[in-house]
Amino acid sequence: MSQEQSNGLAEKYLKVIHLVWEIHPITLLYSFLYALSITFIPYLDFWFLGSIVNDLTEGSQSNQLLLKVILFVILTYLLNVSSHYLQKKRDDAQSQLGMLLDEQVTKRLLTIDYANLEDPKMRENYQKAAEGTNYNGGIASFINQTLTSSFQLLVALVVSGVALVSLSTAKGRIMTSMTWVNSWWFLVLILGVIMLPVIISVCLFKQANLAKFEQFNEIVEINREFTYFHHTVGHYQNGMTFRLYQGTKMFLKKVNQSNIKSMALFYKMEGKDFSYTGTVLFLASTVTALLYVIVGLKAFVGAIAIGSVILYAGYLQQLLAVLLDFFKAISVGNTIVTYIQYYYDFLYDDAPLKRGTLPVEKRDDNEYELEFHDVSFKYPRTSLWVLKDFSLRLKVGERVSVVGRNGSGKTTFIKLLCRLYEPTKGYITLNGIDLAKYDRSEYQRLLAVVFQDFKLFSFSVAENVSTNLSPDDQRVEKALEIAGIREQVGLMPQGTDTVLTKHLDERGIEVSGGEAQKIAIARAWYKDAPFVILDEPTSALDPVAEYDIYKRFDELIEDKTAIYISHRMSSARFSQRIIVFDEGRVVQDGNHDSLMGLKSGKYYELFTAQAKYYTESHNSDDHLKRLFSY
Ligand SMILES: Nc1ncnc2c1ncn2[C@@H]1O[C@H](COP(=O)(O)OP(=O)(O)OP(=O)(O)O)[C@@H](O)[C@H]1O
Repeated sequence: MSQEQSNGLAEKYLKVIHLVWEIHPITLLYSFLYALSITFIPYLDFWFLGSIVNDLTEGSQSNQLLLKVILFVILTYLLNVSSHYLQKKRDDAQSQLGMLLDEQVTKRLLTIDYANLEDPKMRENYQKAAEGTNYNGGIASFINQTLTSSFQLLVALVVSGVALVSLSTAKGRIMTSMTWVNSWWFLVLILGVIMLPVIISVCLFKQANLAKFEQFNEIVEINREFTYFHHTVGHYQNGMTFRLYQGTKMFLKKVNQSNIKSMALFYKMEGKDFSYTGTVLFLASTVTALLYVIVGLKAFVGAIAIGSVILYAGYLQQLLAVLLDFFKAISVGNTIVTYIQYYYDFLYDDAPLKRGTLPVEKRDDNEYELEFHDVSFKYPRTSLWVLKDFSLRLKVGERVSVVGRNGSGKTTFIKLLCRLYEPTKGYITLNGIDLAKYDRSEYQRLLAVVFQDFKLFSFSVAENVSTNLSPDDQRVEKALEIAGIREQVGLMPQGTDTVLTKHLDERGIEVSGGEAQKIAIARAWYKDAPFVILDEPTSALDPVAEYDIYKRFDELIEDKTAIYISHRMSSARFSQRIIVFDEGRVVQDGNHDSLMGLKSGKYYELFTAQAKYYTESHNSDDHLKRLFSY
């Protein structure tokens, strides 16, 4: 392993320890105490055996022997009970740590800068952490194996180290051929004998580790497939597509292929682990026998009693066992920390966006004015300018429709307005002050937005509308009324308490695409924000229904500033102001009559192209034809 790699690994370990310390530090204490208790149990056994043999060979009194036996029984009992208790405490702490980590990750996902959330690199890191740690047992494995064996090693080093020094310094009768037994060479020999299998096992596990690192991406890919298959088949809405398109056979085949791949990888990894472990175990038993012989030499020259051979050799055997366990755990730990550190980066690497600190002035008159100043924008890690150098002012109480072809930058314009992204060039102001200076979450309270891909949750209708656990019932009813769905909700089994979808409640109901859009619009009205933005949430509605909702919404939001985005040109015509986007630029700004009066230009082209379709269609009713007349 190169210096750089081991530095990188040390950094990963520190990150993971820091993560545990930040989230649930008591886990570290219980792990240490548990390691302490289990490490002492074999030491106690060796001490007892050794000293009993010594007592017997020295002909000690029987009551002295009895006392020792009683002491041994009591100490063994206490150590076993406390190690059981501490293991339970450590396991509980480790489960709590897992839960708290999940909570932190969820909180982070909900509060992280949106630009980072949409960033593919960030998503990949998060997925790697989630999928990779599942495979390795995650933080639980780190605590159970790596951390516990590290603490065990600490204890063993101290106890066996003291024993080793005391053994090496014990001097016996000098025998001309064996003077080295009384010299420091004895210590060197013992250390050499212990270190030999340790060094070989480190090399073997290092190889195993390298193989695991190489398989890292394969593991993540297999996990991703497994999770995807699991979610896809478990999602009842997918059931329709599989049945109607006879996709079951294809799906089962894909699951089977993935399983075969995963089993092959599993066997490959297990096979390697088995051969490494076999070699290490063989070396360990040979070295243990050797240790008894070498320590026995001290008894042979009369430096220690016969029973002490068991005691000292046992202590050294224990050191060897703990060392081997430690290096094995470290080899597993190296893989685990590689995954877990992604969580650390995900949780603690802060977003580059400025969150701002300036409070937003609360105004009853809603006198808020937003202005774009020479704004250009490209998405992070892309080179395409999605918005190009435009300036515009949204005046208080204005009704603005934004129109333009697909991909012309309308939604991106709204995302900048919502401060989900920052302009790449130029800036936006609220009442003359740069938006970046305002506290972002306070600023976002000024906006109620419904995007094309709005989401409803598996909560009640009232909770979906209010995004609150204690909704204002009257306001919910009014919001549903404005969105044109109060009647349908009234017919649902529990009215506004009816849960949407069956994900969390088997009595939950499915709503149609159009009904879902209306509930999302009700949510925007409920928020009572001075800026309301509907970014084409009405694609599932027919043009007349969309027009009616926009019109009613428009009348009821009173003095608020509203921005409507729609591909239905009929819905734009009632706005005082129409902004036309084309290839990331604002190309026209006016009202319906003035823009149509030009008899040319982007707005005229878009409107007449659609009007032609509706006014010439035999299926269009009179109302629809009127909407598209010009
Ligand atoms: N998160 C993103 N990362 C990179 N590029 C993006 C991202 N979101 C949108 N784009 C690109 O930005 C351009 C403008 O997209 P935008 O969604 O703003 O257009 P739009 O006018 O709202 O389109 P539509 O009418 O289809 O909704 C498109 O080329 C799109 O591919």
